Amino acid sequence: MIAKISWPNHNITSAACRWIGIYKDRKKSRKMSAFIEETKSLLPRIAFIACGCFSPPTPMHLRMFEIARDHFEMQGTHRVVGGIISPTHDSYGKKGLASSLDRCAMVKLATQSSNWIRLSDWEVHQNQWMRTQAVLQHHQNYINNHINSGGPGGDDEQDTHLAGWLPRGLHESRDPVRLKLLCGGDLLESFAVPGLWAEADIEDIVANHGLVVITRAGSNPGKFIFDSDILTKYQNNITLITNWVPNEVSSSLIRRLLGRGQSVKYLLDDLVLEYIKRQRLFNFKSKYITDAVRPNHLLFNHAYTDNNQNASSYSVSDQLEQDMDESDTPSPQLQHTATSRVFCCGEATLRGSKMQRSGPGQAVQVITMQADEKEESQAKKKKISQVQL
Ligand SMILES: Nc1ncnc2c1ncn2[C@@H]1O[C@H](COP(=O)(O)OP(=O)(O)OP(=O)(O)O)[C@@H](O)[C@H]1O
Ligand SMILES: NC(=O)c1ccc[n+]([C@@H]2O[C@H](COP(=O)(O)O)[C@@H](O)[C@H]2O)c1
Repeated sequence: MIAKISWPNHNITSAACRWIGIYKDRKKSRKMSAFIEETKSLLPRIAFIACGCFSPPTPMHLRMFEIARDHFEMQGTHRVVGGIISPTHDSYGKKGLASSLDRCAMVKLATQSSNWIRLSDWEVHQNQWMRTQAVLQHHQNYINNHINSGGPGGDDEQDTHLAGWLPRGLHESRDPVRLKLLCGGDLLESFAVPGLWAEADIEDIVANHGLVVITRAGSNPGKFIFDSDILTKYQNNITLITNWVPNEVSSSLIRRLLGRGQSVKYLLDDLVLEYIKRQRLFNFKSKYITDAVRPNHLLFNHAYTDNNQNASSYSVSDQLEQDMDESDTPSPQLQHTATSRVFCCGEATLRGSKMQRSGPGQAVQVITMQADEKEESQAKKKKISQVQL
């Protein structure tokens, strides 16, 4: 009797072949993605810095970074290694500017969900407002020094002395990183406001750093560049990016809505909104907060605005760092405590406080009596004049 040899069933054979095919394909695609990664790592490295008030930071401020990174990645021309948000100094004095401490805290909260956009508080720590060119130069120099100071393989994450805004992994190579100014079309157009920008600064920014401009309703950056000789001369260094998903949310819009007591939910990061509420920023109540009645934890900022008169009596950076940490996780310390000196009409009167009411419809300014007489007299000196509602 002839034994019947039974071959593996046809389906099994073809399945095996398919698996081998898939295995080969995977190997190929792994090789391919390794190749793409390698090619990417050869691209020139860039980082973005956005200068502004961020009072408060909006989702569009962060979208600018994402839009810009997408653009360069899709063009395949550069590798984006980091994003920096640099709030302007308190003495910039723009209407609606919250204290730098609050603006930095809000930026920190807003960037919590990003793994590449970071806050730089260097600008707010200076003795005075800094021109944007100087801000760019400082950050560029810091990056250059950092790259030149260590060989590839240096462990940035372990280095606690590094500025918090510094993009990580810069030591992967010795290739330079060019820091570009990231802005909206309106900021570009402010170059034409007489006396606002020095021509030499504009030239330095476009010639030596580079500008990345995101379109914004109400501005026409393409035409603006065409109309300017300097910008046209250096237009190779200007990247104009159309934002196809525009969102006209702005800090001033947020402030206006809050001032009217209207909702800004879904227009702002929830953490930022929570902070605004907690610190009573921008709403009608906060209108009556002056330096004199500022909570203790904001005192470092007081020293700034007083031209650093008191700055030497305590460490500004220590204080900021401490407050920044507080902002990361809501802390009862940020709530008004018994020592808080801020409250306003409609609120329960705190113990030991004095109310000054002069008539219906008028704002009430309340100053909590201080144990310390000296502090009280300072507070009184700066007391808010009555405001007609
Ligand atoms: N909706 C937006 N689209 C494009 N760019 C924006 C938008 N909002 C802000 N920017 C850009 O963000 C940067 C920081 O701006 P800034 O903090 O002054 O914000 P802002 O919302 O324009 O403030 P404000 O409303 O107080 O004038 C600027 O370069 C500005 O052009
Ligand atoms: N000459 C300058 O360098 C110059 C002039 C005006 C504004 N800025 C900067 O532009 C940013 C945005 O300012 P605005 O919110 O006023 O548009 C801020 O960071 C501010 O410091 C720089």
